[in-house]
Amino acid sequence: MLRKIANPARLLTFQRTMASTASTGPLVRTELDSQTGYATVILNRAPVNSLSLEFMAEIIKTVDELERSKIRGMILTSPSSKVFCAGLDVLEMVNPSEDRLRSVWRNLQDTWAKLYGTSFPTVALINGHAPAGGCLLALTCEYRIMCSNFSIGLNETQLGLAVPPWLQKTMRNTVGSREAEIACIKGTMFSSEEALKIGLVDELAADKGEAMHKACNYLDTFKNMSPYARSATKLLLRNKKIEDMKRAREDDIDRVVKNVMNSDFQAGLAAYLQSLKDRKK
Ligand SMILES: CCCCCCCC/C=C\CC(=O)SCCNC(=O)CCNC(=O)[C@H](O)C(C)(C)COP(=O)(O)OP(=O)(O)OC[C@H]1O[C@@H](n2cnc3c(N)ncnc32)[C@H](O)[C@@H]1OP(=O)(O)O
Repeated sequence: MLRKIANPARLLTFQRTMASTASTGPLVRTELDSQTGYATVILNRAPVNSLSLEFMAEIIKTVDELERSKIRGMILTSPSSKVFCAGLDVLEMVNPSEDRLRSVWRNLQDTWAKLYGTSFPTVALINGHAPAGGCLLALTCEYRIMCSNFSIGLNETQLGLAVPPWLQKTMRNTVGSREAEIACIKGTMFSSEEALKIGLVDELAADKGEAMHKACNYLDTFKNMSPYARSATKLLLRNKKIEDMKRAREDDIDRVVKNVMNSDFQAGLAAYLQSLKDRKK
């Protein structure tokens, strides 16, 4: 359910009340500037915005609502000062039930498809690290602005996961075939500056304020353009890729189940989780 709260500073804040909401508030917050029609979508799953099944379902619902609200643009960001999105919640992969794992993967596919195929323009304001699924979210957007001193990339192979074909394609479209091939196979994480150099992001910003300013500038470039022509062209460019993913989605899910249920993968994942904990010591 969507709740509208009028704000004196002409900002309408939409907040969703959710059954699965953690104590930190709704998993996804949306702030709509009623003057520009730009919505800022704030991913809000502390501490690192890792993508659980329920979180992805909320992202999908949010985008559906924004489509119905006929917004003029979306800025996707995080409230954290360090992490944009840490990717898939790795706990979803620890000895999962097959049913849940299939649902997780289906939601990840749908999150990608929903964000990739929006009719409105989208900007990722990457104000923190964006590994794996975090990079995926950024890649779905049309334009990426990244704050300095963070890292981004598809590091799946480092975790023992294969990068699915539709995600490889999105990476290839963004940085070119050669760069994408090497980056996906190696699981390279790029610094903000390296990401700019290879075209994984479009602009850098010193801080979130500057990034927000640049994001609005990008969206402003469409101010005087027919929304129909803009979105029709985008969808003509992107729809085939979404249809390709949907056609092959069951094979994709079967491959993931085989990958994740494998005992070698589970042993590697346990070691990876331990390494995340050890880094703190
Ligand atoms: C089900 C189908 C699978 C098929 C996969 C195909 C491929 C498709 C796409 C996506 C796959 C993925 O996204 S896999 C996930 C990859 N993510 C990572 O490798 C990120 C790991 N995390 C980090 O590198 C760091 O945490 C960080 C750089 C993101 C942030 O560092 P920071 O120092 O700020 O924070 P901490 O490391 O202390 O983390 C805080 C807290 O969060 C836990 N954490 C971190 N990342 C995740 C995560 N992805 N999922 C769940 N939990 C995560 C971390 O362990 C800490 O927990 P504790 O405080 O309890 O120790």
